[in-house]
Amino acid sequence: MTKRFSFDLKATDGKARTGVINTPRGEVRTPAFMPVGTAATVKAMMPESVRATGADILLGNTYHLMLRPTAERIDRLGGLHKFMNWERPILTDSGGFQVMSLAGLRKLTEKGVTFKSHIDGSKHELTPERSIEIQRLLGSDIVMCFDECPALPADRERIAESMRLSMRWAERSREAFGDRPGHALFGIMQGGLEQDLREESAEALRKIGFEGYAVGGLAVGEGQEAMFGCLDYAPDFLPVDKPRYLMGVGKPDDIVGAVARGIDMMDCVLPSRSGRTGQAFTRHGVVNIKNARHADDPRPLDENCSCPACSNYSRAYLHHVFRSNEMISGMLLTWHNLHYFQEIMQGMRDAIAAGTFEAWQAEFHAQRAQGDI
Ligand SMILES: CCNc1nc2cc3[nH]c(NC)nc3cc2c(=O)[nH]1
Repeated sequence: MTKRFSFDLKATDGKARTGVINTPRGEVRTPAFMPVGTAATVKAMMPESVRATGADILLGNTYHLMLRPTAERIDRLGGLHKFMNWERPILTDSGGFQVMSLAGLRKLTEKGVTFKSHIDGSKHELTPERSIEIQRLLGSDIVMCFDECPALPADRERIAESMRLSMRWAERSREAFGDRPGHALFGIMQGGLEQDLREESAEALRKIGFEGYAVGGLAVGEGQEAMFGCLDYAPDFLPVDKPRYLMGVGKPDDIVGAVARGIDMMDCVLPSRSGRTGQAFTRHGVVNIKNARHADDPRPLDENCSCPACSNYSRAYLHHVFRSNEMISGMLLTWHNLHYFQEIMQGMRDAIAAGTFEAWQAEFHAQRAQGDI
């Protein structure tokens, strides 16, 4: 890995930014949406199909991969890129968030978290040091600090305590990461919806110094208004010349609103997970393809979409394969949703570069106002 990791800011329009993250495994155009490849696969998608949707980077989950097949086995087999046949950049999360939402019998101390696997009940421990080691074994291009994301609602004292623990863990994560040219370690800002705690967290992270910064602790049930309220100030506490990554977001209008507030990268299971349940995101709104009204509809899902589902199949067909639980159902709708999410990202990148982001946003919202689709 001789080439460096760097971020080139190309243009801004208001608080929105567009640029390129340069990595030895390829470029990531920002604003970027990262499909989630939880257990070394973006469910229902071949890697080449994920690329065909326009994705430059995907996300892998430390929690899942450490349990099965284990990071050591993936390392022995040549790393996650080779293992899952995705040679472009991969960002891995650090596992803490999923331990709290998936694992059993969790015990959190200053050292880290011990827990029981949701798969076979075996006991495991995650610390900043172990999380960074797992992500190194996976061969991740962008590594995330090990942090704690407090469940909301939580009182201010709990939020402050949790944030300060995460800042101590950020220090240990940086220490454990060492010197890995071409690879990046991202810090994660915490602080709930408290502006002063968010600023304290950002200052702590800047002092340590990271190649990128995530805004954590959001999209955990606070709702879009509160999330946007926090995003109206939180990104401004972060270095302007480094990528800003909002974790776990989101619906199309969440994504647009986050980019308008200065966010450069996002990830969310929504397009893939909902694609498997028959929920299609289109420029005119959401279509539940299992609804009986589609049974005889010869039209495509979205006549303006160029994805395989919209180019070659009718709503009636999609309705049929979902109703009969055929594997192709999840494949086609996941592909469509990921294609549509990447189309939104490309539209924003072009609009910000052209200085027309305001108009693009107006059109984006106007299209969605239409009635039944
Ligand atoms: C990298 C692991 N750490 C970490 N992951 C997160 C994942 C999230 N996913 C969502 N909504 C779906 N909010 C999140 C917050 C965090 C967060 O604060 N920290």
